[in-house]
Amino acid sequence: MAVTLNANHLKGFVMDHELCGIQAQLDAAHRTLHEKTGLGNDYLGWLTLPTDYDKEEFARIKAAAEKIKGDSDILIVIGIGGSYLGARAAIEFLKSPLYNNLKKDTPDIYFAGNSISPAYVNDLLSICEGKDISVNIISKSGTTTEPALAFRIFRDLLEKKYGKEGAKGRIYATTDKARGTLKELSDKEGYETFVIPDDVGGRFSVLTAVGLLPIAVAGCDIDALMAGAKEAQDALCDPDVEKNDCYKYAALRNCLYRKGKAVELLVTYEPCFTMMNEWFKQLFGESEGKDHKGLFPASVTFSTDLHSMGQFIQDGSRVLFETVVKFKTPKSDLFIQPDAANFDGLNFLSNQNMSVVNEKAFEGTILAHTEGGAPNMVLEVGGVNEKELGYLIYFFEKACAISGYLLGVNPFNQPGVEAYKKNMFALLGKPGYEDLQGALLEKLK
Ligand SMILES: O=P(O)(O)OC[C@H]1O[C@H](O)[C@H](O)[C@@H](O)[C@@H]1O
Repeated sequence: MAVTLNANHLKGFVMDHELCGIQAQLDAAHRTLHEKTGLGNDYLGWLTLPTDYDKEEFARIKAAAEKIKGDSDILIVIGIGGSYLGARAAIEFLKSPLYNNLKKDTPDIYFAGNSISPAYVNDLLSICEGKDISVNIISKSGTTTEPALAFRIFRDLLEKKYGKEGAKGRIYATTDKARGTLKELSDKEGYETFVIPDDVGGRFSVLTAVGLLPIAVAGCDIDALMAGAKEAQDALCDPDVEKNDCYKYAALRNCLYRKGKAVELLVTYEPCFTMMNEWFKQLFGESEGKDHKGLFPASVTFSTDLHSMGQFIQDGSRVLFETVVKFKTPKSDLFIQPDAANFDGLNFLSNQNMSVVNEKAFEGTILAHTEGGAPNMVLEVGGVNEKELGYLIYFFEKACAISGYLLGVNPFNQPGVEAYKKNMFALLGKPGYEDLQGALLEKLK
């Protein structure tokens, strides 16, 4: 099994009979999901994506990735939320958070359209000077403000640099198959397009063209990624909590939530996983956080954050539990040499691999935190590679859907996200929002 749940450190926090107690609800959540009878059942395409994905498009994704590798120094990936986090997370995890600075024969990849910061865009524009560029604009709705605005800027850059015809061969649009401004524009301009299936929501879309094209451009093996996800699809179907670690994870986090642990901290000891933490936060946060319910998903990277958030986790409000994602085999290792003078007194660390030190930090921390009243569980992952990542992505997606149904919410919508957008549009004077604008300006006085 690619992801194994170790619940040994939950002793004293969750009793064995609690898992038996929640089994009936788990059975119901499982049926609701697989029989497609629950809230949001229009958005279950991700459930069978690892076997059902469009093979013809998959081949086009690979071909486009090869073209981009051949003709571009830089790929700008424009998107936000589910149209951004998965690709970045996978690339940082599989390659490195320092990917752009590595010696490599694949293009640098920069992400844009995930904020409204002019300084960020200016920096990126200056990085692009004198370089050959391609752009992958990703937006399911095709109308999200942040990516649309960034696309306007980078499309203009490409058209000025290569002419309209040249730009056409360097712009790839990943969007809805039929609807939205982006689809219309792409058809009009003749951009190559990739589809985000109707029944796959943004935060569940990393294994569609949304994630696959940028991930392939970075030189990652997308066949292995899909194969790992398929393994999870096949393996995680038994509703028995004792036979399905994905469901056990969903059940345990729900048990903890019901006893007042309202914050889940996803913990990693690998900086390359930090963006996966961000992906996880959108997945669970947008899926569960509604109807005034839900666990608040947070994250930390250790040991970095042990020096900033460690105090709170050890000793602050007892509202949180930790889920540690732990890799059995590190991506690479480093032997610590002894030093004859031993001025720094660090010879006790020497003559061993650095991963051993990281491992002891993990063991010491889990003992300290559980002792301090923060429950911990560990998701053990084999290693850092495409197959394990595919499995882990599917594991989290399914755990998230089951968690949502256990909580009694629709895990596949995000109505709350519209509130800020409405206000922002009104304040910016978007046509149609005139009435609201007056009311808001009054409140801002
Ligand atoms: O892909 P898009 O339609 O541009 O959406 C991008 C993101 O923005 C929205 O506001 C939603 O909250 C997210 O669920 C979505 O992933």
